[in-house]
Amino acid sequence: MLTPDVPKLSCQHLNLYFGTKQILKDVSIEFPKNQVVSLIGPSGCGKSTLLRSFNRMHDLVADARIEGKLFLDNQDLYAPQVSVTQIRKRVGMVFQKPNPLPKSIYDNLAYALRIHQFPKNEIPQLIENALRESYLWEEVKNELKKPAVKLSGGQQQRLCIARTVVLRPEVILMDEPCSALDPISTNKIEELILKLKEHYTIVIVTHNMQQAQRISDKVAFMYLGELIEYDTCEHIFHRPQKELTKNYISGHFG
Ligand SMILES: Nc1ncnc2c1ncn2[C@@H]1O[C@H](COP(=O)(O)OP(=O)(O)OP(=O)(O)O)[C@@H](O)[C@H]1O
Repeated sequence: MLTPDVPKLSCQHLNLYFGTKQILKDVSIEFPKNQVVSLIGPSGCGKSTLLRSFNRMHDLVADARIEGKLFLDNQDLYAPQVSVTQIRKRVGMVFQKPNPLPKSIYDNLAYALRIHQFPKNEIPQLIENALRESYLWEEVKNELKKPAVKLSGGQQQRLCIARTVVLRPEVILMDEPCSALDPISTNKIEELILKLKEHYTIVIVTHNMQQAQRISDKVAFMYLGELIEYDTCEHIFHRPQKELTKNYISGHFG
């Protein structure tokens, strides 16, 4: 059964500039609660830039400038009184390359919980829950003190997902989370994404059209900073309305 299209995350008339260069052009989009939305489009079209706008990653870029409105539920993400730390807790992010901290498996998760001042006595259970939720517990339960960097790439990425979910975010942004992984690890992450959407709203950037078809409820096709077409996965891949979308998904460019 499809969850109703309640927007969890959205932006309206978003323009984003790096210096004088306009990267995003009047993008308006809504991401429904508990669904997976894939952002697709050729390299450089602004997918990652759009994704990063939603947890204020561009705050760290000196010449980035944003116009328009972005919302998490009905909270204005860029309102002056908003705490960026709180936003990043509610909107977690998983990056292209697994980036565990140079700490043990356990401490990778404990660190995030301590920073956000979770009660000390709850930490062990929260860590176990997050590792179970990320399909990693069975593989690591007897070696939680092992350095995280000694895990395989796929396990490291599931650890990074665990590090995100341990904070109980509402949204998970994923920037090409499988691009550094082999097909078996990729398959595990895709299964995990489908499971995670029961609890989280997920927006993922992917170059892999098969992956987008396997995991997405909706798909957004971007080109040169514009949102060209946004519809159900079925429509985008089987009945695209725009010629550009048709050409892109049939591999004519990109
Ligand atoms: N910090 C920055 N300063 C200046 N330009 C940037 C910065 N970050 C990204 N860009 C530019 O913004 C444009 C969009 O980049 P972005 O990474 O969003 O594209 P993308 O669609 O995710 O590409 P890819 O699929 O290759 O990852 C590119 O031209 C890129 O060079």
